[in-house]
Amino acid sequence: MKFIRVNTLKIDPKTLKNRLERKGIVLKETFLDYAFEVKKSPFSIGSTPEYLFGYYMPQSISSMIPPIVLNPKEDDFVLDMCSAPGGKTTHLAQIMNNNGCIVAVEISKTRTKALKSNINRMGVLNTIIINKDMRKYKEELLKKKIQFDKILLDAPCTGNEIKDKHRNVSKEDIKYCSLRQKELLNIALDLLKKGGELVYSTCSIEVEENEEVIRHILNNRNDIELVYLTPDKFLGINIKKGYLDGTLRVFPPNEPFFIAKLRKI
Ligand SMILES: C[S@@+](CC[C@H](N)C(=O)[O-])C[C@H]1O[C@@H](n2cnc3c(N)ncnc32)[C@H](O)[C@@H]1O
Repeated sequence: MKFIRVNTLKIDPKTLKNRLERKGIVLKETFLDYAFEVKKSPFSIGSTPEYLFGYYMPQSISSMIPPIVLNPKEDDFVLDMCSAPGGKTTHLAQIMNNNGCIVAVEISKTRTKALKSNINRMGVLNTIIINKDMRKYKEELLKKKIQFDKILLDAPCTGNEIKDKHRNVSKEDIKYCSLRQKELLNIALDLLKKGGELVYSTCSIEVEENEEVIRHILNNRNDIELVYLTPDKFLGINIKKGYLDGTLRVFPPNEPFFIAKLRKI
């Protein structure tokens, strides 16, 4: 299944739909008025002038859910902790109507280039790109007493290894990722303002990288509560309650995803 997210910072969904349909691309509506399923395309969806103009982003419908659930406001100060190549950063900027401020952090230099290119292509103006390891950058932020209203932690996971490196994952990989995810989530929560909200997401199917990470945080910190999510508004998506009440899981044929929301109290 292929989807596109229309970049409403540059074009309205109806105009883009008409333009693409005139080229023989068949699009189907989704629960989101600015996202379409690509039912048929005579050529690669990433090779049109409209793509180069930054009118849309090809991405799974599942990957659009974390920014929607985070729901940043136009005056929010937002941290996107693991941001490249920027599918969710550019979506957050779109929801914020290019207002407020997003700090987009990415550890990999090569992936930061892709992030920069997507941000430029899509006309995002409210984002500061930081090519650093969040585990070190945290110290700088805390020293300056900088905290955020909203944080997205779209964590590195074994799902990325399957997709990017086409390899099977071992028990050790899952354990390694789970430890890293707990570390990153604790960092994120330290950087969240009181009353601030955080969305944790992965494209892994493993409980150790999803529900267990959230359970670990809830058992070990007394300044965090779970914000209950329900699957009902994501019509047409194979989305269900996660194995921890209040969390969400997307299942095939959609791209598998786990989404949880936390609040600092
Ligand atoms: C799941 S991908 C993020 C996808 C991105 N959110 C998007 O929607 O396009 C996870 C990213 O986290 C980055 N990463 C891993 N560890 C990190 C760290 N300690 N600090 C910052 N970025 C990190 C990886 O290089 C990778 O690009």
